[in-house]
Amino acid sequence: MEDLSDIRHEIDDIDNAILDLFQKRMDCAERVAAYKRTNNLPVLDRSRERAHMAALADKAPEDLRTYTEVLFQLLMEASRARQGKRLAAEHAPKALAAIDQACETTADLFPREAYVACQGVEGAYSQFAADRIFKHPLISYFESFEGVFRAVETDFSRYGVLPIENSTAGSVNKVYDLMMQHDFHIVRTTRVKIDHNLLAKPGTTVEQIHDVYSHEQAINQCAGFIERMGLTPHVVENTAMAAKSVADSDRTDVAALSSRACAQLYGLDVLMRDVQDRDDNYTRFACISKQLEIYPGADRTSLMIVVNHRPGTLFKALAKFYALDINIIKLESRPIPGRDFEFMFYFDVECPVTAPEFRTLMATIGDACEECRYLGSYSEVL
Ligand SMILES: C=C(O[C@@H]1C=C(C(=O)O)C=C[C@H]1O)C(=O)O
Repeated sequence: MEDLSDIRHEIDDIDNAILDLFQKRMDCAERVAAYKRTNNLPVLDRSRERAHMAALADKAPEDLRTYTEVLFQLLMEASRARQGKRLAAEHAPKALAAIDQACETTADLFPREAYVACQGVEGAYSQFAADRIFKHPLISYFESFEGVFRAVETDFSRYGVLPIENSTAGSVNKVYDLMMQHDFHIVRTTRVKIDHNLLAKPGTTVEQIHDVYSHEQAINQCAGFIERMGLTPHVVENTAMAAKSVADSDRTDVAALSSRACAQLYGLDVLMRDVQDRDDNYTRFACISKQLEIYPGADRTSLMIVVNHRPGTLFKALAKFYALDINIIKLESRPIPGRDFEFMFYFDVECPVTAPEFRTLMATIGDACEECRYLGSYSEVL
């Protein structure tokens, strides 16, 4: 039997040789970058990469072919990232120019007062979020999320506030799907702690309740409670509308899952408090605008990416973030309507908009995907 430490010594020697060669390869990449700068060429040369990769895969033993491709994919990614750093400024794409301009023209302070579109009615959680983002939001309510997107697109409201994800129930799919169909930018996000309560008309007892109304997400966040109590859930547009409809109803066997603020607002009693299945229940909201506005301190960026339907394409996009040491905070995928199981990937990444790696990312992300849409850079307020 071979000795383990002997084999590991051998691995150490091989890795040292690889490291030496890796440095040499990266030096070559620098020289290629200098050539490209002089000759005004882009970093990515797809046909060279394809031909080179095919030649390498051909030389590799059959059982190592996939590993070989993964290894060289990463090496090329690193070499492009290093070149991108040098060439980012020269080959600044449209998105970077727009980002620079937005950074220059956006006010230093986020507005305290503004016209804001929210979905729902008075008392909706979107209202709490709007109150947190702006000191004095002048809120218009819309029945649907689509109404909020349209209000912003048509300049009816300068901003819109939309729920995007919940820590218990996950992403708000409808909002992500609408993002594909509308033009907008993200200028801020916030997190609101959500406590759901069982609200009913004054004088009603818990025992009388059979049917419970709320938003789909709230129903999901209280699924255990609903089952334990033997209640029948009914989905309505949002939690505040649920409270309003219970208040307007003649029935005495209905209740709403909603906020305590809504109990006050609609004259309902709180029959049970904090009935959500988890106590650490938060919802993240995004504040959207029509114009790109980037306020000082923006350290998060949202991107929508479409990659080809081939093995390794998402990996290539992910490798780009990895090579630049950029942390991905969220990755969501949604099917693209009308395209056979093709997906749109939403990325939230953590990187100050002023960091050089952000510029490199924006200058080169287009090389790793079929389509890339920049949604904005912003900070999250707590
Ligand atoms: C190094 C180059 O730049 C890029 C990186 C490559 C690599 O690391 O092998 C190949 C092609 C280019 O996309 C080059 O053009 O040769």
